[in-house]
Amino acid sequence: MDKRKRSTEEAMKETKKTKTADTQVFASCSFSSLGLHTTLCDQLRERMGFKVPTLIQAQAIPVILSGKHVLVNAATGTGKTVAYLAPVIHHLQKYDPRIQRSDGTFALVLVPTHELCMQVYEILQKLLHRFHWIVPGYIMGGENRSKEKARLRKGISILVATPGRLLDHLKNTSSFSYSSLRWIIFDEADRILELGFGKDIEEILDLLGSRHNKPHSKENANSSISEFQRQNLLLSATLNEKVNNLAKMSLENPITIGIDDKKLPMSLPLEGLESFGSDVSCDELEHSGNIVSSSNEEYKLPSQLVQRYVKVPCGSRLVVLLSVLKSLFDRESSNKVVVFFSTCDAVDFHYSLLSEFRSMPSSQPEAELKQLFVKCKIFRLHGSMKHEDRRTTFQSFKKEESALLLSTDVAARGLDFPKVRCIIQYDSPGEATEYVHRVGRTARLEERGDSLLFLQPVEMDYLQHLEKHGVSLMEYPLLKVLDSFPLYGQKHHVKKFVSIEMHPWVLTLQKTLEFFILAEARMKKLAKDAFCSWIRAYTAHRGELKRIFMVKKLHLGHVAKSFALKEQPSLVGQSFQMQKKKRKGDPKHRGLSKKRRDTSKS
Ligand SMILES: Nc1ncnc2c1ncn2[C@@H]1O[C@H](COP(=O)(O)OP(=O)(O)OP(=O)(O)O)[C@@H](O)[C@H]1O
Repeated sequence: MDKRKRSTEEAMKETKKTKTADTQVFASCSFSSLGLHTTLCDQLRERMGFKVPTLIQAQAIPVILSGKHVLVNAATGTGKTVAYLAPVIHHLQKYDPRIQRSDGTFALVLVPTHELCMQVYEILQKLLHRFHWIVPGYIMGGENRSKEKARLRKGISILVATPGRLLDHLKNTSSFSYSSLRWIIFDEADRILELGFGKDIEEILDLLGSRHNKPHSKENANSSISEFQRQNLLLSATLNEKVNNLAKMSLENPITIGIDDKKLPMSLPLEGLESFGSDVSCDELEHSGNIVSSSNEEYKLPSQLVQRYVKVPCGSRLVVLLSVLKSLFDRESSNKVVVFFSTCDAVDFHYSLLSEFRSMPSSQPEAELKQLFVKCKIFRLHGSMKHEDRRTTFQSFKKEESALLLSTDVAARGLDFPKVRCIIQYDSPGEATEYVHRVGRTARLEERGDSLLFLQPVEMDYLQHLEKHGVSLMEYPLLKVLDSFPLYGQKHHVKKFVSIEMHPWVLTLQKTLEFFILAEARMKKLAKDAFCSWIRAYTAHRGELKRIFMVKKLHLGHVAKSFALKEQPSLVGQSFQMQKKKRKGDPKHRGLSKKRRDTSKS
């Protein structure tokens, strides 16, 4: 047995010994005991403030150091990023003679979104502080190509990239040198595929000579890198059938970390399987084996996360959202909350509403209602924003102590905003995977966190859909919260049987909001656009979810109310129908609904 293999096994045993409870996040070993170079361990401690590895890091680092292809499936916020970056840096700093920029790219990290690209790059910068000869860099859609070309020409040792832009440079930037490439890492692998990058990934793997189920092209057969030296890694908190295919295509005899034994299909040869406890395991799979056996995978969620749902009639959704926000920010003056919406237009509308509603001068008693809401900074993030604005939002929200972020799913994956206390899914996420990633923006690494899912009475079956994936939610005490707000300085006494729609607080606030929208032409336009795109997004649910989220079951007048629109439903409905007709005739508008909903593609 060689030295590295022995140290891998010793580290694995140590991890196994220290795992006591499902709630445990940190291992009781040190980074150096995992085989990482001392200077790198110093960087982890000094620059990142990491004293000990997380469990997933303790399991993954030795295996990744050993050179095996690895698939990591671990809960959100458990430290997967360092789990793959540290071993790569460890190996690169050891090269003798030292690597140089002219050697080109050694490691490639593929991520689905701009924000994640920036985040991984920033972590790299910190970790490489004392390894100045290892150069980190990023390329991503929307950035200046010529500047990227210039950076690639100079040489980037560890490159973080979104798939589309990477493919572009692989094809068109002749000075991009990747003949030394040793690692290809897919962070949030399933999301990359869900965003429709599957074909790009196949092409990338072909061009890089890293696709296993296809003969290599002549070009790659001449590559100076042998198969043995190439190491591919796939990471995500959720897996699906598409990841199976990518794993088959890109990983050779992979070790899987964090996948439960019970999830492995019975037909799989489990030789060499080593289990690390009830929720984490490390297995060697046959190349042909499936990693996920069914669509009912149980997802791992942070055990300290308190998950709730709130049942709200459609017409009262907006008022309830504002009330929940008020309650959250009243409870803790310093709070960080993310609210997820299904479309860019919905984000824009709610952002403007929340920002302007409180700042408009007005007479009593509306003024009193207006200033009741979030007093902290409000941010918005979606894929139709300018890249510079996206970047500023991302950085600013990270730094704030108390703030509210309104976002599409562009913020659902991988983003690590410190101290987010609550995730509100105002528009339902669709697939359970998206639910898991959205709530994963809170309760990271043992921190506490709450999540709240908005459901209409007709959508309650969604809870069963989540339960199939091992996710169960408690009910939010909405009436109690609504009762707690004094109206015009008076505590109102509500009869127990009163419905949400007839609640005095809800009625008053809804009326105030409708007046506000009516008086502001710009707001009215935003509300109408948001209404139309919301309906389109609602109709875009697929498969089993189409049965739960049925547009036919919706009362369009109530949907309009949820955008504080006073108009008769037929009026708003007509404009929606007209737009629909227009789009049918106009090829440019086809597929708009997908684009508006799918905002995170880079
Ligand atoms: N060993 C450690 N000690 C302390 N903090 C850590 C450690 N490792 C990671 N962290 C911190 O934990 C947080 C989550 O890490 P990271 O973003 O890598 O999680 P993740 O598993 O990739 O999550 P997601 O699945 O949501 O992408 C980050 O703030 C990171 O700085």
